Amino acid sequence: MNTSSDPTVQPVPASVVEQVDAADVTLSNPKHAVISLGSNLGNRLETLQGAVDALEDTPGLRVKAVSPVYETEPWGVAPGSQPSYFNAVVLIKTTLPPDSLLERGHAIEEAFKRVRDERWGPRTIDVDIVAYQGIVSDDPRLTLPHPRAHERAFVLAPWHDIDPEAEVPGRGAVAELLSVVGRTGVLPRADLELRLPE
Ligand SMILES: Nc1ncnc2c1ncn2[C@@H]1O[C@H](COP(=O)(O)OP(=O)(O)OP(=O)(O)O)[C@@H](O)[C@H]1O
Ligand SMILES: Nc1nc2c(c(=O)[nH]1)N=C(CO)CN2
Repeated sequence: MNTSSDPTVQPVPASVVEQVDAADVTLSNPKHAVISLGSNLGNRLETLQGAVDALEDTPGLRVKAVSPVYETEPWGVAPGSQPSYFNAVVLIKTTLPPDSLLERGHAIEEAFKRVRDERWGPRTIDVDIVAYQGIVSDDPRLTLPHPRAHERAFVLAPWHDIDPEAEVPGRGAVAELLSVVGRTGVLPRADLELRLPE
C-alpha cells in the first residue's frame, strides 16, 4: 500500500507487510509457532521434558500442546552411525518475535550442554523452529518454515498427531507431506510421555 504522496516512494510489497504484521507480536496478540525437539545423547526423555519445561518457563511463551514421543533413526547420516533420537513437536503461543524465540532455543540447547562439533552430529538436545505463524523467510539465521521440516517424518509425524490440519507454510498440508515422506524409521513410543506443564 502506498500512502506517500511522493511518486518516487515505492510501495512495500504486500508479502513483506503481511510478514511484518505476523511478526509484529504484542502482548495482546500472541502468535502461534511450532517447535521440533530432538535428543540422541544422554537421558533423552528427561532432556526433552526439561526442554518443554524450559519453554513453558519462558516469559511471553506458553506451551499449548506436546506431541507423543517418537524413537527415530538419525536423519541425514548413515544408518546406525549414531544413537537413535527421541523426537517430539511442541505447539506454542508466544509474544516473542521470531529472532527472540530462536535465541531462547539456543539458550535451552546451551543449558542442556549441546556440543556443536559436526553437522547433524549427535546432540543432547536440538531445538528447531519449524514454523512461526505463516512466515516464509530465507534468512539463513532463521529460515522459516524450517528448510527441511517438510522432508522429515520425525517432524511431520508428531506434528500431525497434535494438529492433523496443520500446514507447512508454502509447502502444503502436513498430512500430505507425511504421506509422501512415509513413516519409515519413525516409531511412536506410546510407553513414553512428555508432560504438558501445568
Ligand atoms: N528454523 C530454524 N530453526 C533453528 N535454527 C535455524 C533455523 N533456521 C536457521 N537456523 C540456524 O541454523 C543454525 C544451525 O542450527 P543447528 O546447528 O541446530 O542445525 P541442525 O539442527 O543440526 O541441522 P538442521 O538445520 O538440518 O536441523 C542455527 O544456529 C540457526 O541460526
Ligand atoms: N532422527 C533424527 N535425525 C536428525 C535430527 C533429529 O532430531 N532426529 N536432527 C538433525 C538436525 O536437526 C539431524 N538428524
